[in-house]
Amino acid sequence: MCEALTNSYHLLEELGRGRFGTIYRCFSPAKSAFFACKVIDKSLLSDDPADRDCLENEPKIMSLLSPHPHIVDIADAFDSPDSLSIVMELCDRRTLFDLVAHRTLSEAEACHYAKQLLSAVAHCHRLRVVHRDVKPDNVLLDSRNDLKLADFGSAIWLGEEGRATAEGVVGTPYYVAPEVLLGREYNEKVDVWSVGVILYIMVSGVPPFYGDSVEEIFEKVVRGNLRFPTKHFRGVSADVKDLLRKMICRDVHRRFSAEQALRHPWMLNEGETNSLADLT
Ligand SMILES: Nc1ncnc2c1ncn2[C@@H]1O[C@H](COP(=O)(O)OP(=O)(O)OP(=O)(O)O)[C@@H](O)[C@H]1O
Repeated sequence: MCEALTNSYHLLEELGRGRFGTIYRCFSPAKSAFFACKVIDKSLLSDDPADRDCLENEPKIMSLLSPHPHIVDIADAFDSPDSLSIVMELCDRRTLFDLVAHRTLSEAEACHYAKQLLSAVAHCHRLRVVHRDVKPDNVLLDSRNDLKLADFGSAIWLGEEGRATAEGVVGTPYYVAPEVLLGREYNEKVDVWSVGVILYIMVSGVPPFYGDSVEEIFEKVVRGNLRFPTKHFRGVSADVKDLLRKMICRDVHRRFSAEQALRHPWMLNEGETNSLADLT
């Protein structure tokens, strides 16, 4: 463990674990406050330079984005030859996954969360950051049940010099956009696709592209044939389906930006739709 970190923070119990990192609750005597600290063990990283770039980028990208009400704030970072430690705002251990795993949400509730998530994603995109792994497990909840987008370990900064696209397959099967799987260059709209998939799950309880194996899921994503099965969408409004079609849209040019999604009538009406619920 890095000495500079333990000089400033008392590390307490483990909160969670990811592929490369362990997250601890910690206390700063100087600030008299609790934080979360992600300690990334560099020996677990592959030799792939892309992995190492992402590791170095994570604290830089978090600093660039802070503060935002729906993005986990970074407080400190410590780099040593063996580990990288990121001290950040302490959230609940619960994630959006815990919220959607056992029940569907009402449209008003789904809209409340989708709006927070889209405002975080729109902020990233304004600063030319693409998160690339937006999924319920990477969205934390705080004690007031507000969402905080976390885990910028796969994020990329497109830079100032007008770079418009990124490449490289990153993401998680249910949530990843087709252009990523097809190995094409892609842009920030991959995050809008992922938020669309999350919204679909919130209102229906099931993912839009489902399969028994990763290959089957990928095939369905690439085909991008979006359906709203009656079994899961009975009583779900036509307005939210309209928004979903514009977010989970294979054609990147026609796919909404995060800002456009925030201005959709269903969002502006807080999920209380004016049109009749679709009873088919
Ligand atoms: N700021 C935080 N406050 C409270 N708990 C947190 C915080 N950050 C992470 N956690 C807990 O730790 C878990 C793992 O965190 P995170 O996904 O950031 O780790 P990771 O190493 O980046 O994982 P991945 O393998 O997805 O890259 C989360 O699901 C959550 O339960």
